[in-house]
Amino acid sequence: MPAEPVLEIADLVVQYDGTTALRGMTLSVRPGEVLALLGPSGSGKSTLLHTVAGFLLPTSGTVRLAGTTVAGDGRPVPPERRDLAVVFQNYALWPHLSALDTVAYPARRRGTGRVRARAEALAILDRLRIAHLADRRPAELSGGEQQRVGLARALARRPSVYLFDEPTAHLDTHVRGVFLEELVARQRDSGAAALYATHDAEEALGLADRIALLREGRLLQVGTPQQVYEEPVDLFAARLTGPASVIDDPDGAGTVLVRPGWARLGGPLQAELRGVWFRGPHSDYLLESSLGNVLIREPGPPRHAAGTPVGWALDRRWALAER
Ligand SMILES: Nc1ncnc2c1ncn2[C@@H]1O[C@H](COP(=O)(O)OP(=O)(O)OP(=O)(O)O)[C@@H](O)[C@H]1O
Repeated sequence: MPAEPVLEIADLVVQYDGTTALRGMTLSVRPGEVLALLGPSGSGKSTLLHTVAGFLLPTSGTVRLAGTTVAGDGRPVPPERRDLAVVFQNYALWPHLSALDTVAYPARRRGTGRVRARAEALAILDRLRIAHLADRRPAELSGGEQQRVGLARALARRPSVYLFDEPTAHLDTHVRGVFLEELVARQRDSGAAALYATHDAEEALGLADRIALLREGRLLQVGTPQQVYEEPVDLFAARLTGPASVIDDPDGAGTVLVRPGWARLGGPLQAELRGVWFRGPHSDYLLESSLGNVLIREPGPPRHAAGTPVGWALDRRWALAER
């Protein structure tokens, strides 16, 4: 039987002066689960995380952590007493502490001795490739380095729930990969859950156990990465989760969605190649056909030049719901 949710958000409405940012959101996250919040700018991701963290109070609805109501019913539990680790865009570090002492602090608070806490902190800094910066204070670190110290501190906390708000926004590709691996490894070890806000579809698809798609303060769809990618509830959901072409079905089944890997070059359908882009591991081809424009992705460097006629075939399609 699946474990009880560690975080439960029910009918959450949050308003700022004159703006309703969340319009009744219900979600739950189980121990060990990573739930990505994927939505465009202004859809309410940060508001949701700030409300769970306790920096904002709900207008109505409740937030429960490990079975205890922390907001929305009775006196709210203050942020510092919620069993959470928060990694937000403005990762406030203590100006007077070195990177090592910052990351050792959570273990010290748990009662770990100084030498052991520092050794554990150094190991985390090392995994995030910043052990050489251990003695520096925030003022002596670049923005990306400060962000990594903030991540390291969160990883050192061992809470029940992590809240991440675009934590990799300022990280280069390599460090981003290291961080994501580290996060997943920690999750598995500790059974912590994570709410992970991003507007990077690829990151969400690769990282999350489930993805919640947000639009204008509402949940549009919740499902596994494969469900939201392959069976989006509408065109907006389809575009949030990756490249999507909308064409007339060749068999007359109406308007269908085609992902770049669902069609291939070479086949009975006729088109003209409008654009070709080399993307490293694969190339993208934009075809103009009588059914509509379709984007095809194939491994390797470009095989054709733009402006030439090509044949193509459709392997798979998804009928879009009428709304
Ligand atoms: N302090 C505030 N006062 C008034 N309105 C706000 C405030 N903060 C956010 N909003 C509004 O609430 C809505 C949700 O904003 P929120 O920051 O939660 O979105 P988001 O999905 O995190 O966006 P982004 O990806 O740009 O960070 C938006 O309409 C925004 O304009």
